[in-house]
Amino acid sequence: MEAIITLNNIEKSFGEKQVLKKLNLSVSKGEIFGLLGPSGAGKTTIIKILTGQIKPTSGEATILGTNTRYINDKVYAKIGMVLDNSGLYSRLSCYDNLLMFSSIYGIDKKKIKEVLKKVELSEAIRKPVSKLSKGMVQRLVLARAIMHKPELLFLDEPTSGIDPATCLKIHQLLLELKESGTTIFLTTHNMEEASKLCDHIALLNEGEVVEYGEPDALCRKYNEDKKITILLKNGQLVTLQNGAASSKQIYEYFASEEVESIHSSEPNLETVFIALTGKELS
Ligand SMILES: Nc1ncnc2c1ncn2[C@@H]1O[C@H](COP(=O)(O)OP(=O)(O)OP(=O)(O)O)[C@@H](O)[C@H]1O
Repeated sequence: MEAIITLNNIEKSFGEKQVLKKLNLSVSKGEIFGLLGPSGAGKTTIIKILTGQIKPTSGEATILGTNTRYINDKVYAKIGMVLDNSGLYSRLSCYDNLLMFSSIYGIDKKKIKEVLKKVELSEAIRKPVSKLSKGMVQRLVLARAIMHKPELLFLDEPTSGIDPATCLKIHQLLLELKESGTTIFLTTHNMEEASKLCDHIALLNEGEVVEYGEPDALCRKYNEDKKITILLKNGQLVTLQNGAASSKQIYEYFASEEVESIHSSEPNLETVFIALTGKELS
């Protein structure tokens, strides 16, 4: 698969503080890639390097075949960004914000209504940004990032602090964008979001990639400690190892009709991260 993003031995220090340590990563064309890590791990720093906002201390990174130290307007025209600083004009309407953006980037203004419909903001088209909810602002930022049909989209915590219904809409949109061929690089604290959306993820801890792979495969890899939880009719919760050693006891609970419900507990990305670092993701 063609690599759209590469990071080769990337290091970044701010003064004495080393934030990224010899990072190597690659993102293939057309995939959704997720960078997961706790606060301060270095996720935003990586996005800033990849989008040319800051330079690495050492190592080389490329996006769309261009070294990120030398990104120019031609490359910017092919990427979209949903970053922390929304950069919207709060007194201007949704339409006028996108109109300004379209005139700067030479985008046909017919696209504005189209993209506002896509993010379900048609009814708010004339509303000033200051009157929008947080979820609506996030959808407007996303609309601005995708209206020029970027080949590569960067999203830094796209659903952080957003209500579940808006999260779902954003997830659907991202999957549609992937279907249409956009490569997506996102950072998140949210492992459910990563499991649902991402083809590959990297777990970042203190500036180092501690694991990389498909979310399901990573969960299976760390699934040595399979457990079965049984809720008995008397309200007692019993946790047993999932294996032959527990079969006699499970049989006895069933034979004496004591079982209310039975579940197997599979590890998720949070438990994978804890197994690797001893820390929680969020
Ligand atoms: N301009 C800067 N000057 C000094 N230190 C910085 C600068 N930018 C980031 N850092 C430090 O680098 C580390 C990584 O920050 P970064 O924002 O990349 O983390 P993050 O994983 O994105 O965290 P969060 O999830 O909280 O956004 C933090 O310790 C932060 O304080």
